[in-house]
Amino acid sequence: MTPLPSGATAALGMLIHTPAVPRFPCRMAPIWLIGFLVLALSSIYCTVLHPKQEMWFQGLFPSNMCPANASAYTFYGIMFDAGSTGTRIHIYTFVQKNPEQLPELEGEIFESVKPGLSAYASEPKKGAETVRILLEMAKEAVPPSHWKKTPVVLKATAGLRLLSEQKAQALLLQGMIPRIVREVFEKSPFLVPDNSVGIMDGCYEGILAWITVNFLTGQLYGQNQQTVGTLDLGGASTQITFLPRFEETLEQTPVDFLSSFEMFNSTYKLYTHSYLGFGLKAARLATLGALEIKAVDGQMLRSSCLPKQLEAEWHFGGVKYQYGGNREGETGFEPCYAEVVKVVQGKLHQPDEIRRSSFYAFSYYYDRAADTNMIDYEKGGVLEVRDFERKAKEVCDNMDMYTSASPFLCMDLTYITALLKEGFGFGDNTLLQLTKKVNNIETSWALGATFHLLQSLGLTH
Ligand SMILES: O=c1[nH]cnc2c1ncn2[C@@H]1O[C@H](COP(=O)(O)OP(=O)(O)O)[C@@H](O)[C@H]1O
Ligand SMILES: [Ca+2]
Repeated sequence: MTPLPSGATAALGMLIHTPAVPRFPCRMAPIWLIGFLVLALSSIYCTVLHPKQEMWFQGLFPSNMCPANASAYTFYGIMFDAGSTGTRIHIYTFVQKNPEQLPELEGEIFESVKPGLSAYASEPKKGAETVRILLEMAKEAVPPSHWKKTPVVLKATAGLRLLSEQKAQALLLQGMIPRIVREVFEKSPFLVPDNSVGIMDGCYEGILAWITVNFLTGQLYGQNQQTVGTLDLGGASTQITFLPRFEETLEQTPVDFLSSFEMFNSTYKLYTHSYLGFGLKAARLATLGALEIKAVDGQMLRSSCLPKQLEAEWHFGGVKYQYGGNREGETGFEPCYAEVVKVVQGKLHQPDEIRRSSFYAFSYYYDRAADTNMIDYEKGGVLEVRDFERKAKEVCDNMDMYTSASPFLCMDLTYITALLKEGFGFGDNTLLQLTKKVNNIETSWALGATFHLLQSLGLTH
């Protein structure tokens, strides 16, 4: 193909990804025609429309290409989420239209790889290589002129906190993975702040995800703020966060479950807690009894939540587990629920108020609801807590029909049911808004963490 004129390349690159853009039906239009169209549209956009109106071609033009818009300033932030099951990169674009206003979030590029860094306990270099490959994407997404002022940070969550003691010593205390990942960052052209690689304290995970969801749903600014609570279910830990509405909630809550912070000129006192070991995969290990025995090698771990004839191996956090069904005993929802409920019963704080609120739920809540067609995979949906129980019964009592997806499906749905009902104390009819993205931005703590990062570097007001 003929190379495109340089000015048009970026615009056309974006044009390919913009669904509303009409495509030429058969043959490519001549280059001069494309060039002319780009110039015409950009001049209409810059002189007449921007920033008053949204048009289908608005996304084609970086805000700072218009001379009339010279004061608008585009900047970027790169956040790595090193979770227990995978590593993810979030590349955010912000536009500051004038110094008095808050910057606007223009978009996000997101990519993920599996497994997470904790699976590379014995080969940290390979782990760091996954980070390097993801960082290459950022070089494509951020213009070279912005590389030096674009910060890059990696925060590890529960996965690295849960590693067996010996491996955690090697990795964390001697700082193997953090050191090598930091080297990858230093070799990149991006801005590497102090403490650019670290482990995130569990309580921030909940607060930052709450900030993300409430920012994206428009609840952190303007009048009539009605914030929503958030539920995140990771592989190793789970978080619950909400803004208490009743004085009694504040009085009845242990102080270490309450956190105050200031954002966009308001102070919020949040109820938040991260339960380490209560993520979906950690709960599988707890249900199987794997956490109580010293050496799991060679031990067959059995459960009534698994298909009767199943015998298999599972690698998690650098450890190999052998697991299987109850060959001789019972299987199905009832015995499974009895097993799973022991993992949560009496172990979590139950704030009364949440029975009367609705929550946004994401990560594994979303994945398992989508896997079983309770919600649309792309759009998400609204469920009641009892819908998880209904689906768990259906799957566990007909295990042979569902095992092609995952042998753990019955156990996972039963755990989600038990966690919501017996763990947090939600009512059967509590509403859950299952959400993966809001306005095309991932619901994850990463955006909240990026706001915090940019603010601490003085890149925003
Ligand atoms: O930014 C995201 N977008 C989509 N899914 C995510 C994102 N962050 C986490 N998840 C989901 O969270 C679940 C795993 O959680 P994770 O690996 O973060 O465990 P952890 O929080 O216990 O360390 C998976 O279902 C994964 O798809
Ligand atoms: Ca997570």
